[in-house]
Amino acid sequence: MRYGHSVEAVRRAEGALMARVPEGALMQRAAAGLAAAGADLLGRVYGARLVVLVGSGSNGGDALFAAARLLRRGASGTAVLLAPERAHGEGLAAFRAAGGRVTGADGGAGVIAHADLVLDGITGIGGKGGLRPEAEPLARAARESGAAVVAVDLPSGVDADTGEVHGPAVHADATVTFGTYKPGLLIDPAAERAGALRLVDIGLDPAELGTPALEALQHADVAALLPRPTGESDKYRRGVVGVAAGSRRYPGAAVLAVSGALRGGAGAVRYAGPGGAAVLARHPETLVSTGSPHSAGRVQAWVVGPGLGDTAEARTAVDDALAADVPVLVDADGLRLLTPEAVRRRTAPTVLTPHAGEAAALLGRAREEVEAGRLRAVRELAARFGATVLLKGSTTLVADPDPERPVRVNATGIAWLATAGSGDVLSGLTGSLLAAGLAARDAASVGAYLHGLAARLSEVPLTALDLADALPRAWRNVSE
Ligand SMILES: NC(=O)C1=CN([C@@H]2O[C@H](COP(=O)(O)OP(=O)(O)OC[C@H]3O[C@@H](n4cnc5c(N)ncnc54)[C@H](OP(=O)(O)O)[C@@H]3O)[C@@H](O)[C@H]2O)[C@@H](O)CC1
Ligand SMILES: Nc1ncnc2c1ncn2[C@@H]1O[C@H](COP(=O)(O)OP(=O)(O)O)[C@@H](O)[C@H]1O
Ligand SMILES: [K+]
Repeated sequence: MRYGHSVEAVRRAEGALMARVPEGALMQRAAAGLAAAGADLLGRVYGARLVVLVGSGSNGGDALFAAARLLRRGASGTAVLLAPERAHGEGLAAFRAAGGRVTGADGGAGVIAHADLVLDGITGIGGKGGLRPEAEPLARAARESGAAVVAVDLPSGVDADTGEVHGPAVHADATVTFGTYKPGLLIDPAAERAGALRLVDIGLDPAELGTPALEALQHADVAALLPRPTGESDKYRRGVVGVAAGSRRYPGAAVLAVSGALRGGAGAVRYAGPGGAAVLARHPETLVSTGSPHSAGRVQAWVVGPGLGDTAEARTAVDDALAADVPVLVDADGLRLLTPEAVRRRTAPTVLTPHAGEAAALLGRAREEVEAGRLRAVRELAARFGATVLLKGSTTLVADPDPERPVRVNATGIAWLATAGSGDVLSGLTGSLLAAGLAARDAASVGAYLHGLAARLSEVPLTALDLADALPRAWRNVSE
């Protein structure tokens, strides 16, 4: 598992650790890790040209000490001081002693244009708001220079706790972060500014860090959660998933949701609705009925919503599924048709899977607001509906109705997933995992993980059906 901790937790753990180690030791650990990452990126340190963007806090200190280490290995470097009177004193002294030159913000863009490596030490976890006006042209010059840009702890200008970006921010190729990941490194739009992530252990005690704000499943976590048939299994014990999706107008959604469901680990898939002929043509193994979920027979979980349209029939399908005392996943049209009270009064788990537009409609806000504040939106939806919410996007978030539990983030997806019907495959897949017995939050986060990984293992440009066909490869990849 990869964990993200809040700034408050990091400060607490750092404070406790600082009391036990000699002064300056943590910054030296951070600087050593940062210098090593810089050297790896450069390939050859000797002769490389460095620029260090230095703000007024310890983030600039880390950058200066790291640069001093690289200068001692034969690099040359210039520090651009954004607040010359407040730059980290010892760091600056070490940098000068190693032969570093110093300039003010005005001289920055000129040196950046010839740099091989830019270290962004403007702000770390102490930063507030976007970059200030004097820093913005430097961030732009770094981005345009062709130099490798390495953010120190965080890309300056992003919100460490939320992943929000309020104004201009550094756009890094890589971020070297200290002690633990910060939520902003894992959630878009900030995550997209961070580039490749590297964590440097500075000795923080996990017990002092406490419960993370965020967690991201890794291969081993997913492998441990995947349902696997045993000698005792039969198709019913493995779980039956019901799919109420598609309509006469959109039969394809029924096929896609069933494709995902068949690849999700349940023992059988029941389809209920008007798309049965299309489903059977593609998936003869499906148990098809034409009525609503109520009359479809027993299932261990329902998926309702993709391509339902907004007819009376569609509304009945949603009401029926929500009335069933089994886990229910609601997606797409189902999200528009649901009655909030019907979700809130359920006792079995509910999973809502909106994209940003659907989340905005459920919250009564603008889509842009949800996209800019994804963590806040997913938490608020989970609390309002008493449901597990999977918010789709370039990084997918899964929040539990219990606010004490860390939000899960998934980053396996790739932009090729933005193709019609890929969400339908995700609903079927996640519903199948629910039917197989996974807890709602596990089903949603494992579903998102496999879905993204399947896209990575597909030929591109991919179609939604390619994605369903690649799910066994994702499954195998995780299990190996
Ligand atoms: N603690 C530790 O043990 C360790 C900490 N470590 C490192 O320290 C970092 C935290 O250091 P920090 O607390 O000094 O804050 P930091 O992120 O450098 O920035 C705050 C300064 O920036 C300013 N400022 C604020 N917003 C701004 C903006 N938008 N644009 C421009 N300036 C802005 C604000 O000053 P202001 O002008 O607002 O008075 C303030 O002075 C952490 O991320 C890690 O890298 C490591 O060495 C490991 C050990
Ligand atoms: N830029 C992106 N990077 C990674 N994944 C993405 C991106 N855009 C969309 N996705 C993923 O693609 C899927 C699209 O689902 P959805 O919006 O419901 O589409 P549809 O309704 O066409 O099926 C979601 O799983 C989402 O997380
Ligand atoms: K930084």
